[in-house]
Amino acid sequence: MIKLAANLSMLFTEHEFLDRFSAAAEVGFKGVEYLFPYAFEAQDIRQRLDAHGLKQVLFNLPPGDWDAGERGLASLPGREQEFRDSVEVALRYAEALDCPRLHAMAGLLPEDADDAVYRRHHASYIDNLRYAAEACASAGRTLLIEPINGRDMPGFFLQTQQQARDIVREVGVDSLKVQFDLYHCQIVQGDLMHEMEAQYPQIGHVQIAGVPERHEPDRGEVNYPQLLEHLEGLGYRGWVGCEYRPRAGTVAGLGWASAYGIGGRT
Ligand SMILES: O=C(O)C(=O)[C@H](O)CO
Ligand SMILES: [Mg+2]
Repeated sequence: MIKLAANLSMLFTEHEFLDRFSAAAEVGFKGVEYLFPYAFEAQDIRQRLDAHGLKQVLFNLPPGDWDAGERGLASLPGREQEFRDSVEVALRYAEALDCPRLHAMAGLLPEDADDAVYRRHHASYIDNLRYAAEACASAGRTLLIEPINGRDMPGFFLQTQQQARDIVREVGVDSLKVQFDLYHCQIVQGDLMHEMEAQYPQIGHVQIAGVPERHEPDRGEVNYPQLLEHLEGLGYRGWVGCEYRPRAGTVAGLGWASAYGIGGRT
């Protein structure tokens, strides 16, 4: 059966961050993901994971100055040392949290970027990802890149699934995979079933949300039951992150997830 993970940056925000772990476990989640652990001591998070029998399935590398609008460092020319430092920090947390996957956000292109600027970002991205994927491989972890739609994140460097596949191939390190977020894919290009098949060998993690509002995946233009069945049929046994903003309360909105063993209090 498809294994759902709770994204604690979006679900259970009725609670303080460290209290979201117990809330997720209480309704049956066995895995959690979120954007960043860095505002907390790793051992405090580890204590919550262990206390509630949860696995940490994913978090992101430090993204640069998030509050100032930065959305990752991986493609930013001139920020290579900062990127390498961010890999080291993330790997330390990953070890403490026993987390097998790390997502390196690509970062933004400047508004007036021409081809030459794009090529510089591309070159930095490839070098940085090679460095980070090798570091992750040595630590027994997988590095992920995720295409994100330009409506939610204007200027994001990595937007299409094909671009992600090409980059994974160009980097050429087995520990680099794609974080396939069906919400972003639908907004950027649609054709989800086909993209899932084309992407399948490179998929390292999956995320879902209703389109277009990024609420529960039970309404809107995407047929998730069918897509998740197809994913399972392809052989996917990894996690599917529930990365959506509940319409009216996290637990109240979990009816759709009962088909996957999540819902009523356990
Ligand atoms: O926004 C998303 O879809 C993500 O998965 C990221 O990790 C975040 O920025
Ligand atoms: Mg996502």
